[in-house]
Amino acid sequence: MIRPTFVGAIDQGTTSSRFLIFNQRGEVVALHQLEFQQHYPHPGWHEHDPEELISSVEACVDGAVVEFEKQGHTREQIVAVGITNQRETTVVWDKTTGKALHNAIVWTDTRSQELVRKLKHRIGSSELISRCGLPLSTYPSISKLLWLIENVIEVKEAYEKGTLAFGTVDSWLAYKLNGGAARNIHVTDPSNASRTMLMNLEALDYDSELIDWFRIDPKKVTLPKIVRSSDTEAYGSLASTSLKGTKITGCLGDQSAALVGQKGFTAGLAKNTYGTGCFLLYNVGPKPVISTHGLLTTVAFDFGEGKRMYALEGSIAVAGSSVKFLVDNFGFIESSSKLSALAEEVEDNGGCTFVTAFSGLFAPYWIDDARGTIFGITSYTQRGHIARATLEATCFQTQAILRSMEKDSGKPLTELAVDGGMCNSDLIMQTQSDFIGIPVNRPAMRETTALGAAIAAGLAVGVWNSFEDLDNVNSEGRTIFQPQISEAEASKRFARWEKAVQMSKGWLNDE
Ligand SMILES: Nc1ncnc2c1ncn2[C@@H]1O[C@H](COP(=O)(O)OP(=O)(O)O)[C@@H](O)[C@H]1O
Ligand SMILES: O=P(O)(O)OC[C@H](O)CO
Repeated sequence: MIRPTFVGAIDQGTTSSRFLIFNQRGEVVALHQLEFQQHYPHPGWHEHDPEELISSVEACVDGAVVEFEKQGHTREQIVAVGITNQRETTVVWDKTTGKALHNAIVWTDTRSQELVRKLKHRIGSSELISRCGLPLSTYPSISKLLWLIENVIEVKEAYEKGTLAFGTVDSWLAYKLNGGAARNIHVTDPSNASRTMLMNLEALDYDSELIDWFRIDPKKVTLPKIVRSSDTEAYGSLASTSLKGTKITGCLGDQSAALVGQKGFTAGLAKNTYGTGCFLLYNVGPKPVISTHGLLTTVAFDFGEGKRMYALEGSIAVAGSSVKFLVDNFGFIESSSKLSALAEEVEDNGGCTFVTAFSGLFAPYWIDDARGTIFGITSYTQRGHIARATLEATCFQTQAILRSMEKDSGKPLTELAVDGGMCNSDLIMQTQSDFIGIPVNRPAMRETTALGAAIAAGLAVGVWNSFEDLDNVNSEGRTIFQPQISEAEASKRFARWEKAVQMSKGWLNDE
């Protein structure tokens, strides 16, 4: 009897790690998920313990394999593993010892604000985007790496000695899960490398002019080798866990993975993922398109010749994290899933607009000096109004991003595919459809990010041989939310939001 094959996916997100096992139909047969600790040592700082990222992933692999074997399968049926990860988050380690030299600086972290402000004055700063697709801000990995080299003695020493290794979370995971310094697998894929500001978008390799511009000495810091998102050799294999010996054959940044999981393989398709942050990726085809309206250009995926695509991206720094903020900091609700119920206690936002600029505002505004601000509070304001204003903030930013995307691409989107934690709320998805005036299409199987990593890994080893083989994957049971308010009403509400954004500017100007 031929036993079916399965693919594993490590999904290392901002708030939790997961391991999922998919069958060839793209169905989840086993899943294990663990939250890990968030460290906020100062206002605007956000760190993860790199060792905890690894141990949580290892525990998830073991947990899911136990569940898988309880169903009568054997671990040998898992033929490959893919990695997907929170992007930009920066890890530095000593390549001789394999030990991390500092906590990982998370993508949301704004400590490099002053450094970025100075860099913006350096000649050529406005031209960087045409090479790497990203504008200068605290968001890309480079600002975090420069801050670490300038401010952390151990990192500076390793840099001077030439033993410093840099990686985004995918590189760190591949390195450690392969056994660290012993095997020294130090790689990344173009979707992750395109978030550093050091990769040339066309060449899909490090750009010596960018490296020079940032005044990094490439002899003193080892950058991960950039390899395809799907590869049978480069990512090595798991050196520990119950899947010891299983090859890692796929790697994608989480937003690229979600695009792949939604099967956004061709130009013109888009998805929006409502996780900790919210990220809209629009496939623009095999050539990069540089935005002139506040969006980023990123590598969508690189599955080899003819299967390499770019995306325009609208990044929102705060989405699900604003919901978590109401839970953890204010105790408004006991869990995120209760947000909709609280918001439904009232009819509307009661005149409140919440600009959730906890890390400044990302796309399409790029306002570093804004911070979270609630406008319109009166004695009438209830917790339900704040709940509504909170969920609306993500929907308004998506609306702003779509307007920019239309201007950059010249084509209005006709439907938006969605996924991520916040999309579990019908109210949020209905609000989103109302604001953008097009249908919002939600899959029944919402683990699209992990599915994307599994697809990247499975394509490498022949679980699927082409995109066409994936036609029936994740296509059934989708829910469509249709707009229920007029365009005029949507525009009126959006104008209010834009006014609030303008008023939130400059809060940190005097610091
Ligand atoms: N029903 C819900 N309503 C609103 N927000 C939700 C709901 N369920 C989860 N979330 C939010 O989604 C986020 C988690 O989504 P997820 O896609 O797992 O994120 P990540 O990959 O960034 O860790 C959390 O910030 C949580 O607040
Ligand atoms: O953790 P998420 O899903 O919000 O994604 C994080 C992004 O990759 C940051 O760019």
